[in-house]
Amino acid sequence: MYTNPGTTPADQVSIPDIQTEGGVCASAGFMLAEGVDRCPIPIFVLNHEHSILHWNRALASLSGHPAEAMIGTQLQWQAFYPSARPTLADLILEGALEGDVDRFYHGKFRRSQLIEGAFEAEDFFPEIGTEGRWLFFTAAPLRNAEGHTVGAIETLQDVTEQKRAEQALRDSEKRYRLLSITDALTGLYNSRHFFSNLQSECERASRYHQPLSLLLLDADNFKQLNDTHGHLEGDHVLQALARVILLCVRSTDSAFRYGGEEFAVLLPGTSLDAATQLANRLCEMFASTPLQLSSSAVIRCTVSVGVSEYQPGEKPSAFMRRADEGIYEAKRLGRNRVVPISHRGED
Ligand SMILES: Nc1nc2c(ncn2[C@@H]2O[C@H](COP(=O)(O)OP(=O)(O)OP(=O)(O)O)[C@@H](O)[C@H]2O)c(=O)[nH]1
Repeated sequence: MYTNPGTTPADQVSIPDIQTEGGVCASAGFMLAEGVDRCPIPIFVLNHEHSILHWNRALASLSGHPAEAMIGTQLQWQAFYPSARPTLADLILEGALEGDVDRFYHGKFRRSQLIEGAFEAEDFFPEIGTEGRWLFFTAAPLRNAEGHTVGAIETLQDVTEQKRAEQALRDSEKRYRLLSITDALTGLYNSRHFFSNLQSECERASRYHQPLSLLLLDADNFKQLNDTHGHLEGDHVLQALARVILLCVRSTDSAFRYGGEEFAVLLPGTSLDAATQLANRLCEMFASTPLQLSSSAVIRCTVSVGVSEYQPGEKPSAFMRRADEGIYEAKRLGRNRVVPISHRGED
């Protein structure tokens, strides 16, 4: 007969011996204990006094705590936590309800779909190994013939590699998404992102009755610059303009390159007047920024800016058209200037 050491006779589970083919009597209990010990899944078993009955080889290897040091003690927490606290198996043994488990494993656990009274959880254990490990662990009650809980079993699986792979996938999806909305030359957002943001910011401004302004910027005499200094130098000037835009806007604003030498800035929570002031600062800063060419020559470039403020309920295209009119007017008036266009009520 196999009896769990450390349990009272009433709690003990008796397992009949087995007659093997060779006529040798093998204890089913012995085989069960051997099965737990050699199981490649880390396992420990507690008796009703929370003392460790089994601490298998896989768990010894995972935790670095040998079975000899653990069996018969109540030090199961030492393998997982820096200070004494219940493990999931301890909570199960105490007949913990969901609220009790939640206190220790908030947002990280759920009831088992397979075994009544069992829970499963996933958590990061910084104490294990040199860098910590992610473990998926389950704990289930062990009951005697009368249905009383006489112990608990906990299994643990190291899911660190899977977690790392999931994180790497999330990171690469994030990088890919960022790339898909970024303009390669300037690092600002691209035109696709501009048009989707324009739509969503207009909806938000309408819903929350918040001001929203738009700057459209067009580099001046850019064809001439390209023709004189070459396309590559033109590209450097566009990069310099992007840097100046980023220096002038706030973290809540978004800057885009939506065409060749055309840029846009969406300014949530900003009135036409405030947006015009910002545009003037930007315009002056760019005009006064010396731009060094690869030939060492230094040039200065300018930009024309149109500004508009969104009218709740109007189409984004109408909002954009006014800023565009501002650019044309700025060009007509001699370039290197900002022209705000107020809503005239015709849209
Ligand atoms: N270097 C460079 N040039 C570009 C890029 N995209 C567009 N351009 C050039 O920008 C120039 C724009 O020329 P136009 O539309 O005639 O305007 P402009 O010469 O700037 O004149 P105004 O807008 O009236 O001041 C064209 O020569 C385009 O080839 C780009 O990514 N890099």
